[in-house]
This record gives sequence, C-alpha cells and structure tokens, in this order.
Amino acid sequence: MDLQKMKDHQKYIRNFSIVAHIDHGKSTLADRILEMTDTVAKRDMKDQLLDNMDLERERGITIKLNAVELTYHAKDGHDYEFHLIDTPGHVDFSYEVSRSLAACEGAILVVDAAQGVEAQTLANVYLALDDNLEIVPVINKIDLPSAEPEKVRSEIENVIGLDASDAVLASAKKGVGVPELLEQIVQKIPAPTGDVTGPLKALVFDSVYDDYRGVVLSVRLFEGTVQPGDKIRMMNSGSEYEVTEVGVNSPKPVKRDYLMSGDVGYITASIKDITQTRVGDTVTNANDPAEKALPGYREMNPMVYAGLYPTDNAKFDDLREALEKLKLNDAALEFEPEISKALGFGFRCGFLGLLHMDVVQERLEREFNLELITTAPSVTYEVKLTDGTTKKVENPSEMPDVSSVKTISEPYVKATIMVPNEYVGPVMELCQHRRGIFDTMEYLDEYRVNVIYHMPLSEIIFDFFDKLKSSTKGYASLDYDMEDYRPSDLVKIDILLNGEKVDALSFISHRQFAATRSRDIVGKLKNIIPRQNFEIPVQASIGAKIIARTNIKAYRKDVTAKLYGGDRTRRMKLLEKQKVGKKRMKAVGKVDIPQEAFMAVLQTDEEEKGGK
Ligand SMILES: Nc1nc2c(ncn2[C@@H]2O[C@H](COP(=O)(O)OP(=O)(O)OP(=O)(O)O)[C@@H](O)[C@H]2O)c(=O)[nH]1
Repeated sequence: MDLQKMKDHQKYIRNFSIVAHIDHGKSTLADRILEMTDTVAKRDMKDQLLDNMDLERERGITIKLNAVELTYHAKDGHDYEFHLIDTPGHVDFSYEVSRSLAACEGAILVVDAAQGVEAQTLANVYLALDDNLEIVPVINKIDLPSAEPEKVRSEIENVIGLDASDAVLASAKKGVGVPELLEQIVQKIPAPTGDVTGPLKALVFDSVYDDYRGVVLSVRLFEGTVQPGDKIRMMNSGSEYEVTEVGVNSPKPVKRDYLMSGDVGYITASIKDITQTRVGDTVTNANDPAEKALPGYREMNPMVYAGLYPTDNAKFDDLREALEKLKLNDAALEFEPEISKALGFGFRCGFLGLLHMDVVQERLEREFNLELITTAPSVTYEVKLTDGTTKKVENPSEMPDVSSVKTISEPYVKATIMVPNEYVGPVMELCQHRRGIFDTMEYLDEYRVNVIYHMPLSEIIFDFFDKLKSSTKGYASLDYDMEDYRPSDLVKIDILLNGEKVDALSFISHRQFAATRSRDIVGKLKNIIPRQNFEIPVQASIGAKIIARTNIKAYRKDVTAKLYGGDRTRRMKLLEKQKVGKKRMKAVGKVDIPQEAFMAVLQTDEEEKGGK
C-alpha cells in the first residue's frame, strides 16, 4: 500500500448523509445523485434505488440506512469519491439516522418547498449539529405549484438558524439543482481527516447476516487501513477474526484491495457468531490495536413491547434464530422468551414504535418465512409494591395483584407538535383528550407554532399521529422524547373467553376509561371471534369483578362462513396491511382467536370519535 498516495487521496473523499422530514424527497434526491454521477447506468435505474428492501419500495418509505460510493467529476477537474448514506425520516427510525451521521462529515438537509420546516427537520438537524456536521440545505420540490422557496429559505434561517442564502433550489423529481448541489458538496463538506498510518479504528454502523459470507460489517474508518488477511478485533466484544474481503457498495458490492481512513465500506471475516458483532463497536487490528474504542452509540430503549408467537408452536426455535439475525440489522430490536398460557412459547419484543413493530413482523415473515401472531403492544409500567420493591412490567398480564400494588407509574414523553397557527385549537383539544399536560407554546415565526405537551406514551403510540393529521388537514408534525415515569390511576383489565382468562388479551387502562373501554372491547371481540357450536361468554374483569360482558351466540346450522369477522372498514389499518385471505388463528381452549382480536384493544370507539 502506497501511504503517500492514500494521504493524497483522502482530500478527495466526501462522506455525507441526507436528512429530512419524512416525504420531503431524500430518496428521490439520492436517486438523482446516483444517476447524474453515472453510478448507476440509466437502464438499471429504478425509483428509490437505495430502498432495496421490498417492504421499503411497497410502502415508499426508507426503513434502513444505506451507504453507497460514487465518483463525481468536479468542475475543478478532480475526481471526488462520495460516500452517500441515505437515512429514514420516520420518527421510529431516528436511531438509524444518528448512526449514519456518526459516519459522516456533512449532511444535506432537504426541506420541502411546499411544506417548509417540520418537526423531524428540526430533530434531524439537531442530531447533525450534535455530531458537528457541516449542513448543506436544499429546498426541494420547487416544481410544485404550491412551492414557496423564498418563504422556506427564511424559515430555514429563522426557525433553524442556518445560513440558507445559497441553499440550492431543487426539484429532485426533475433533476433541477442537482449539479449545483454536487459542487456544494465538494466545496462545503470537509474531507475526512484521520491518520492512515495509525492503528485501525473503524466504526461498525450497520451489519447484516449473509448465509454465504457470514456477518457483513458496514464500517467507517477513522484511522488506519484494513485489507484481506488482516487479523481484526472487535474492541468491545474482544472477538478476533481474519478479514476475507473488504469493499464498497456502488451500489452493488465491489471488492477493494484495502479500505483506508476516511472510507465507508464493508468488511467480511467469515463471522458466524452473530452475538459478537454489535453495531456501534470499533474494529481494530489485533496485531496493532488502537488504545481506545470510538464512542459507540446511545443505546436505544424500546418504547413499546408486544408478544410475538409463532402460529405453529414447533417454530419457536426458528423464530429465535430469525430474531437474532434480524437484530444484527436492527440494533433497536429487543426480545426475550416468554410463555403465555393462551399462546404458548414466544418472545416479548421491544420496539421503538408501532411502525417499527409492524416492520419487524413483516420482515420476520418475509425474510424468514414465519407466520406470527402479535399481541397488542404495551408500554413499560413501573410498579411500586407494598413490600417496598419496584418492578418493571412490560406485559399487562404480569401486572401484580392489586392487593400488593402501591403505585403504578407510566412513561411520559415530551411531545413537540409543530403546526400552523390556525390549527392550535384542535391540537390542544386532542392532547387534552389524551391526558396531555400543557407545557408551552412557542411561535417559530408568524405562521408556525410549536405546541409542547407532556403526554402519557401509551396515549401517543397508537393512533395519535393519525388523529393529529386528520384534525390539522395534514399540516401538523410530531416529534417526541421520553421524559420520565409518573404515577397514574391505572388498572389491569382481564378478558375471559368461555370463563377462561386469556392472558394475551389483558390490557392496562386509566381507571376513568376502564368501564367504557371494556364494554367496547368486549363488543369488538364478539364481532371478531368466529361463532362456534356452543355459546361463548366474553367478559372483562378487574380482579374478580366483572365489569362488562356479552355472549357470542352458537351458530345455527344454515349459517356458516358469512358470519366470520366484523365490519372490515372498522378494523385497524395495521391489519389491513396484512395479507388478505389469510386468517391467523390461535386455538385457546375450545375457542379459535383470530389475530384481529389481539389488536382490538388498540382502538376504541370512544377514541375513534376523539380527534375527528
Ligand atoms: N413534485 C415533486 N415531488 C417530489 C420531488 N422529490 C420527491 N418527490 C416526491 O415526494 C415523495 C416522497 O419522496 P421520497 O424521496 O420517497 O421521500 P423521503 O424523504 O425519502 O421519504 P422517506 O424515505 O420515507 O423518509 C415521492 O412521492 C416523490 O416522488 C420533487 O422535487 N418534486
């Protein structure tokens, strides 16, 4: 390896991410950049090229970060090596954003010219500023008739506090402004520094399991070099491996002779033990190790928990293996085995939000060929017991008996809702209705307000965002951060089918809503659970006290499949996404319970009326 040549080359490297609020056009802009730098031949170009998961394409959202190398021939006559990292925009996936930012020197900030600055625009800018990144603003979608680029320019300056005087005006859709942006990347984003001769320090910012090559590590080198044959050590886990291949994604994997400080690429080393390679770890050279590991990532704490059970109990081990492999690629996923009387052996899994949960379930089914039942998600409760101890409860059915409980606390978040002035009223009404405690209201400029509330997380995770959107004509945007646990008057409600408690259907509710919610849910279950040839009582209880009940009548001979299921339109969106025609059932005692039943507790009629 020619060290001088490497040092010279470093000044032509630019590592950057693209950040934005969801749907402002990151992936489209990334597509144009790939196209205009001839990274991808026109005939191979397809929309959202970096969104390579089927799921991402179908839903039109980015879930995973993706890194790609491209070459840009700049006006100064030099060839620059760009490493572009596309990131997701949805709040559930912001941990992916912070990981990719740690691998970069700069960030392109995309702001929609018609929507302006939104909640995650700000949240992502703050993440980038935390990492001291150079921010290059781009005002996108200027082709839209409703675009107001000059207004958005002053918003970027006034609301975010960035100089936007030479922000590129772009239409990623039409390719306008992209050549100018490529030049700004060269001029504004600093080249990486970091000694190529120093001991190897490479940050693992992602990893994926490949059946043939083992674990493929996505890395950013901050010092030193790495090449096939090198003996590497994972600094946190201490495990050692011999490198078999290094390379870059362009966007298909391309082998390289070596990677050097400043590069973003991949390393394979026939790593089969997936527990030894954590995202956030530092790779060093075992024969010439670095003294200190790079700062890792903030551990992400799951916000919601749900049980995942294979419909076929024999698939429990397959599910474990699938979760382990998926975790490699999704560091925020947590899981531990649990047993449900009703559902058998499964896992209690922690997610960052409902979209994350939904994505994990779908990936497990598609990528690992499993069929799963998911129980209703729940937040974590902190329970103080009369004996002075404290217990964390992630599964409502494990809530201790009322007689031994002193207080139950639930997680609160600080919710920041950015909204145009005229919608402040409906937003406050919705927050109040969801037990929110008003904090402040800040005027960002003459049109926009930040409304800040302290809210129980359990009120926010389910359909709050949909309600927020519908009560503000889609204009409100939301960001939230965990705050603390606060005591609330909460009760556990059990559901009994045919006199038998179904643990997976238990849920926690505020006492104030316990009776109405129980009636609602019992009514819903009556519609969802198929009739049998005997009558099934459906009851809700707090402790031994029955607070709601109904009966599912036995079917008569002439009535068959038609009675199955409830009113389709009233079922949750989550379920609509699931493959139609396939009915998941779990037999509990003598009763068959379909997947919908476990989700029935998520939405109540009272809430349906709520924000509309
Ligand atoms: N009119 C117009 N539409 C655009 C432009 N850029 C992107 N879009 C559209 O805006 C929508 C969102 O674009 P994406 O590139 O998927 O947005 P994103 O920010 O990557 O979204 P996530 O990856 O889910 O965070 C798509 O329907 C694009 O076709 C543009 O310049 N003009």
